[in-house]
Amino acid sequence: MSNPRNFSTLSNDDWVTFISGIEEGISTIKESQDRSSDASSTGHDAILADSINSFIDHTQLKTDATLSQIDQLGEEAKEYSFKTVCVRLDHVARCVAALKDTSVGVACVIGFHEGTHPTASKVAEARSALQAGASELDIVLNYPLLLSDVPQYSSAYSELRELREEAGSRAVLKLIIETSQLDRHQIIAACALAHAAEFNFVKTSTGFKGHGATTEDVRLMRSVVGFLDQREAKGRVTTVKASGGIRTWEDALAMVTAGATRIGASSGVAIVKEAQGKTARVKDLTDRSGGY
Ligand SMILES: O=C[C@H](O)COP(=O)(O)O
Repeated sequence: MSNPRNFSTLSNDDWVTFISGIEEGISTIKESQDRSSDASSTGHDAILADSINSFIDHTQLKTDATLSQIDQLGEEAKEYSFKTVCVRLDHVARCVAALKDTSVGVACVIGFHEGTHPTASKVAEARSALQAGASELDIVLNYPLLLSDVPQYSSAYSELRELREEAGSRAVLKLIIETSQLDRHQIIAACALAHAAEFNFVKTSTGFKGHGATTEDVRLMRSVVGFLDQREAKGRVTTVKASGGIRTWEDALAMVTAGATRIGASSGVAIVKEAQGKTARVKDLTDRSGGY
């Protein structure tokens, strides 16, 4: 993939300036761009309840997941038409075979869950996942590089760029930034790095460390990548995946309302069942009110 701006040549100081510019830029984003007021109406909820399955990456990432749990994950993904199943590398080929000829994709986590694996090992893992048929890679940022007094932006970026080069245009890339470990400035920096490396999504959490997704973090991430897409003016759409601790329909609705276009959850079936009940209740009320 081509990268018109050569981020590889930026020094840490250049990155500091670049990230500060983004922080200033997003502070000017108007309240009117906050989508929450539109999404709170019953009509919107009903539409979303009908389609929430298509937002969900149906996830099983336990290290001791059994083959029968993985098979069940695939069966449920087919039954509910989830967007993808999200699994570890060991299970990618099995899921790809099980989901052949369906619309359900297979996402594989990379560098899970600490993100500190050497770049070469992450790249090798990504290559194996792609060879096994994964269509999406959920890659954990080496976020400790952002935590030191002198954040190592250049190193973090060059790893992400290498992973994008490895994937080319064959896979959707999501960067898991582990928001619970980052402050506001570091979240902005992580989103800037993901955008510069041409990732498709920024994703909140692994679900294995600290708190999971919060609506506040999703809104912030959405505003950063939205700002960068708009400033770049090339029609790119970078989006947000909320994950970690999303257990109910209300949780999922709150995340989508905050700006997430994908939900990573091990509770996908419960969320969809609850959403179906919600739709039915809304439809009942519509019937009783004379069809309006
Ligand atoms: O990436 C997704 C998370 O690992 C799922 O976390 P969860 O089990 O809290 O839904």
